[in-house]
Amino acid sequence: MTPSLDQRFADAMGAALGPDFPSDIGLAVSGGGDSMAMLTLAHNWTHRWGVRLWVVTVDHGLRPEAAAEAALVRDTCAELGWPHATLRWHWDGQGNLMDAARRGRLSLIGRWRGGLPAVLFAHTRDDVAETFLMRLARGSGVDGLSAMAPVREIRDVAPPAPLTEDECCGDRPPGIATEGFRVVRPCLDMGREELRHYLRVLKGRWVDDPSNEDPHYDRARVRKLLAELAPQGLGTETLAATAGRMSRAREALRARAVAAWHGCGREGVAGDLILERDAFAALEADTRMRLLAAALQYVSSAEYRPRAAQLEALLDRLDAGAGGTLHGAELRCDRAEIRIFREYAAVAGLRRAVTEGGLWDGRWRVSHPTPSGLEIRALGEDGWRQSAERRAGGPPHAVARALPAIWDGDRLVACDALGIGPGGTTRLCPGGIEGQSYPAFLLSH
Ligand SMILES: Nc1ncnc2c1ncn2[C@@H]1O[C@H](COP(=O)(O)OP(=O)(O)OP(=O)(O)O)[C@@H](O)[C@H]1O
Repeated sequence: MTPSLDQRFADAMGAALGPDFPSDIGLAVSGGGDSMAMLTLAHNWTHRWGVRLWVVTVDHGLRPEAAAEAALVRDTCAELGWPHATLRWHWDGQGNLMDAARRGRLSLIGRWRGGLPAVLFAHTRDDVAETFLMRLARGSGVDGLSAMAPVREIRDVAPPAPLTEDECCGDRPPGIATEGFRVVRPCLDMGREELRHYLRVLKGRWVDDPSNEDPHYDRARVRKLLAELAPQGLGTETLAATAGRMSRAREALRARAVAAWHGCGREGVAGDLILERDAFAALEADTRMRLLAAALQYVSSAEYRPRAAQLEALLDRLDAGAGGTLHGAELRCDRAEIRIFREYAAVAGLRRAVTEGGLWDGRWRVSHPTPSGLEIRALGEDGWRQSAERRAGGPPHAVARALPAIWDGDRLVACDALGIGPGGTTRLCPGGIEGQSYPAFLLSH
């Protein structure tokens, strides 16, 4: 017999958060059927665990009904006895609207969360199947076709800016944001229809968002297509199960790439990476692509992978012994090795006031209290010249130029990698994670 939804929810929470539940958990609830069902499931589950829920709704200001939907969530929370906040998002008109709304939502929730370690989202099996079909249409491979993970770590690259009065109306969780938080998706193995049925039985309320049916949006068209494909055997469960198999294949390929890295690469002294050319050339195609894509993301802190066609062209150049630049990274070959490091042009204009704990270029954290009025920016040609007499080893010129240095106006004060200054002014935090090694990065990218 299939376990009840309540039991499946409890199991998913246990798998995501381990045996020690945090005392307070966030819930992203839009007012739609999936997240209203998640709210009810979470409410019933708290009786067992004594966890306090903090509910949040984002009003994207895109549809007139959105305010009423947020009010429905607020009123339901008031009945259930949970605090609730409505956050307001304003589109700056840049990029794809749906994409911008998703990112904006996550960023607002990240700023609202206070000290909450986890926020639940109600992505379902149907979302997994729809994403799978959309990626298939783009010609994605194993990685793109993989199901979304039940837990995703979100790292703060800078301390989150507090929400303004205009952005937040309602209750805010206590505590101070630390390193980041977890997006948890406890409904991934539940169907949309199943969740609505659960709500109907419990006489719960929800609102159907009309844009889910609006053919202007990719996702709405894919939903319709899925309904047409189901009778041919291409139903939600089948596609979601294949996406799950793809995730397992991706994990295996990542593990293989890490093993290959140990046989052909090493980390440089300044966040750069070095590959032995012959050993790298002998690897199989998927592993080479994976190592290279992750290496470019690792040195440039880029959120996304470079495109496959660009990577293939770069691999051809590397095989011919030529270097190049891609994705904010530079690659140089000598007879034996390929060195991958941050492209100077990408950071040349990056200047920040020095604040302890602040992140520069997404991967260097200022770790030394310094007098005020100093600036952190790339070493550049000027810093390389100024350090000529004082350099105590360190990486070559091409790598050093893009490293963080502390400046007092035009005077170079410190650059750790070159042994200039008091030492320990900046430490490497790839992807915002303290001490993350390249193999660890590779396993998650
Ligand atoms: N405006 C919003 N405010 C708060 N959370 C949201 C909002 N929109 C989406 N979410 C969260 O992200 C999840 C996935 O978003 P998506 O737009 O794919 O939802 P959906 O499948 O339409 O779900 P729902 O029926 O809950 O709206 C939602 O289930 C919810 O947890």
